[in-house]
Amino acid sequence: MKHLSGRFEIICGSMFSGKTEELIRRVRRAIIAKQAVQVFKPQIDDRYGIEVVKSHDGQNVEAIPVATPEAIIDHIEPETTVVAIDEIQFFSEGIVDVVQQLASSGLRVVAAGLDLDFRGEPFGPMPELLCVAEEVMKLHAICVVCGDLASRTQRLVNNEPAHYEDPIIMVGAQESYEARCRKCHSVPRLQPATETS
Ligand SMILES: Nc1ncnc2c1ncn2[C@@H]1O[C@H](COP(=O)(O)OP(=O)(O)O)[C@@H](O)[C@H]1O
Ligand SMILES: Cc1cn([C@H]2C[C@H](O)[C@@H](COP(=O)(O)O)O2)c(=O)[nH]c1=O
Ligand SMILES: [Zn+2]
Repeated sequence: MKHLSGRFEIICGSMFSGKTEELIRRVRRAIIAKQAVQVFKPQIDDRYGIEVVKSHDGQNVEAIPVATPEAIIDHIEPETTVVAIDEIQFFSEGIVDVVQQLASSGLRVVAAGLDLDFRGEPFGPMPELLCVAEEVMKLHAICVVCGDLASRTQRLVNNEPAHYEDPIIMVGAQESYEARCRKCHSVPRLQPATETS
């Protein structure tokens, strides 16, 4: 049975903050509630295998990898009531319309994604997704430098902070990323920032 009124819930935060664990927890509870659940992820995230969503501490659920937001719509089965999407920050802006369409058709949509990229700037479609969601949960990891709450993700290249000019998308885990607080997060620039008037 479809929910009478659909909804969109989003879980955000830095890497290692527990977004995927929380997504998996909601998926498992929905299955206990006898909901028909489909889990999606962007194809680009191949860290732990193609057809699985896996947390940093090893929990996992099966997932359908998709190359575009629109492919999610193509895969929705008639009995589905809950749609879960991990790593939603990797999708193009079209994901906003897709999520809106699914929720407006009566489905419960639950997504997890990085709010900020390694530069500390909003990641892809996240600002708009956070605005249209009925429910937002912001999680924090532990800063590996000082032990405070971590709101940022530090990218490291050869153990040094990555430069601002580096590409935004780089799939990885502990070997390239650390959770850090605002004070311990650093993003050196190769070129000085230009003044804008
Ligand atoms: N710096 C850290 N702070 C908090 N948890 C960490 C940290 N480093 C590793 N972890 C582990 O990561 C788990 C969260 O993993 P996960 O749900 O995959 O996070 P996310 O999806 O937000 O990257 C935690 O339960 C913990 O076991
Ligand atoms: C900060 C940042 C991260 N990524 C990549 C690295 C990982 O593959 C995912 C995040 O995974 P998690 O489930 O949140 O641990 O995103 C990136 O491509 N660019 C970045 O700036
Ligand atoms: Zn810190």
